[in-house]
Amino acid sequence: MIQLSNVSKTFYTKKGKVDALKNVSLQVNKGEIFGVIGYSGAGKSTLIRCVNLLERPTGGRVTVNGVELTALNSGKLKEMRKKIGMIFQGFNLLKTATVYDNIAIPFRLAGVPKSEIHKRVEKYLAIVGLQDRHDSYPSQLSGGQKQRVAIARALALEPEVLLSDEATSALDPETTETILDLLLKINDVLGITILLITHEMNVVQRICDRVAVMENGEIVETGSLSQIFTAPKHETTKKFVNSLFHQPLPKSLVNELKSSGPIVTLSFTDTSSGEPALALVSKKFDVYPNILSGNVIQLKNEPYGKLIVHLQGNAEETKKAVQFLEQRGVRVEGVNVHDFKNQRIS
Ligand SMILES: Nc1ncnc2c1ncn2[C@@H]1O[C@H](COP(=O)(O)OP(=O)(O)OP(=O)(O)O)[C@@H](O)[C@H]1O
Repeated sequence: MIQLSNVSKTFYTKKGKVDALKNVSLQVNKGEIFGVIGYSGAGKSTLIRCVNLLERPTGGRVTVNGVELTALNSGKLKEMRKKIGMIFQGFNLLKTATVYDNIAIPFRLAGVPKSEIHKRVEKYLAIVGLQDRHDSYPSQLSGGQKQRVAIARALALEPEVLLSDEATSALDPETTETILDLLLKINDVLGITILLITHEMNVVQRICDRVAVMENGEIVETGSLSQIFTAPKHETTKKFVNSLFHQPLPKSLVNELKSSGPIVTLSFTDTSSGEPALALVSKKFDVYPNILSGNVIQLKNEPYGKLIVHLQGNAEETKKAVQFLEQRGVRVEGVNVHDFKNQRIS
């Protein structure tokens, strides 16, 4: 549905040139919710603005629904943009217009008949749950309600793709949840493909099917939500995943415990494989697993858990316990088999 092929974008500033995107290639499939996550300055905004050519790439091709946007003249591009809705962190509503007019004005400018405009405004205000706020002005709405109006305005164009530029970053956690639920509904009920950028891993965790991680103008890792959580490869991806979990253990505790067995991180997507497997470990081997910290979160379609566990026992037994856990689909990290040999276990 969206394809970026070797897209680059260079800005020339007084201080010199900035390569905001460096040969970025990305494929978003029809019907999916695709998230691009990265820290500030990674190039996310530039990337999403290149999709509808709000920002024209310096090099490469952008194709949406089979049409190469980078090859279109401005008239045709204007037509294609109607199929690409966009929502923003700051909502971008007209302050002096009512909710109704914020949605209706683009249609009036395009000469759409009044009755058709009315039908669309009604339909999409109902979808976002604001059918009773026609006459309100943006200043009379909460942040979440403003974003709902912005979403209704984007949907009223009946786009095939919705671009979301940090749409929940200005909202409190509870309101964020309701907007994420709305995006899920839009994707599910209307079948709209969503490409979103965010710096918040909880957004990715809740609604994305696939994820790309950006750093320094490049995509450093791409994968399904499950791959990104269970087997992150790049350091930045690991940091984002860990941001949803525990704080590091106190050094003094680590030093105290490591003499009597390794401290490992266990991760699993099937909750039946986490704690029950640990119970079996203590039965089958001469190892006493002690959970130091743990958390289970809900990914879009499955639970995902992470536990930090001290495996108290001798080297031979803890090695067997680790193998047993891995055989049961539990990912075990932070343990180096060679370390076992040198460990003096009490
Ligand atoms: N119009 C511009 N002129 C010059 N440099 C720009 C422009 N827009 C972005 N940049 C630079 O490009 C790089 C990527 O910026 P971009 O806004 O795309 O990152 P981001 O990941 O969206 O970060 P943030 O979340 O802070 O917005 C940064 O170094 C930024 O300073």
